[in-house]
Amino acid sequence: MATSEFPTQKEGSEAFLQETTVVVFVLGGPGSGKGTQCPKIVEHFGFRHLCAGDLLQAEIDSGSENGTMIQNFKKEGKIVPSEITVKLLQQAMQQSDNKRFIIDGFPRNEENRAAFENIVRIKPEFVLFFDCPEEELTKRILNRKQGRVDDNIETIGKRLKVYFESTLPVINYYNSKGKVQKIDAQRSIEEVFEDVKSAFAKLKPVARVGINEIM
Ligand SMILES: Nc1ncnc2c1ncn2[C@@H]1O[C@H](COP(=O)(O)OP(=O)(O)OP(=O)(O)O)[C@@H](O)[C@H]1O
Ligand SMILES: Nc1ccn([C@H]2C[C@H](O)[C@@H](COP(=O)(O)O)O2)c(=O)n1
Ligand SMILES: [Mg+2]
Repeated sequence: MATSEFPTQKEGSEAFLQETTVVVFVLGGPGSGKGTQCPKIVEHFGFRHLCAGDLLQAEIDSGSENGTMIQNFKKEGKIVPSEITVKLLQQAMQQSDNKRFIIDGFPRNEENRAAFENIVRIKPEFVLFFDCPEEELTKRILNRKQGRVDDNIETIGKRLKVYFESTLPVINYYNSKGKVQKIDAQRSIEEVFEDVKSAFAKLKPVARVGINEIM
């Protein structure tokens, strides 16, 4: 970024930020291991982890005017309107010194995808897709025990329906563009991360530069 304390006009411009920002979307069914693998990516590759679900939860916790609405969407396993989620992601990206992001749990539907492309105007370098069978997803969520309002059998059914009907088409869209790195997520956390590392090793060098880039 800037060599001096203040960015030059060029460095502060939207076009410069769009050219220099690296985005990787992390998708997969509920419980597929996105939130487990992302901190490992941060540690090894120096990316900033933005979890859409966590940003929305922070809105609920802060008592914001949208909090109750977001909480109801979450309980019902529904996707929150994109303008809210994209605004939260955009703010977090703008406030970050690190311009290389893994965005976890986004885009969850076609509306999310289009809103990000239209508002943030950055295309992902690639999409990491944790592929995991439905029975394993359900088992993992029921064992998670983190007190989430949506980790119960009724909401899990709704979340899986939304995943198959709305998120898989987004993954298929990116697959048709040759951007999906599919990972078999029904293995140990360590085995899954070996494949994650291979996916990131394919990034072009400028996007890969990280403080802890040790393979
Ligand atoms: N490879 C794995 N093998 C077994 N259990 C796993 C594996 N990866 C994650 N888990 C466990 O499964 C549960 C769900 O994982 P995690 O929270 O990372 O999923 P997620 O994709 O972020 O889900 P969500 O979309 O609901 O946020 C956690 O309890 C986690 O410890
Ligand atoms: N793009 C997104 C991401 C998340 N949400 C809401 C709905 C989810 O059930 C909840 C939790 O997300 P998770 O932690 O499971 O990734 O947050 C959304 O509406 N839109
Ligand atoms: Mg998660």
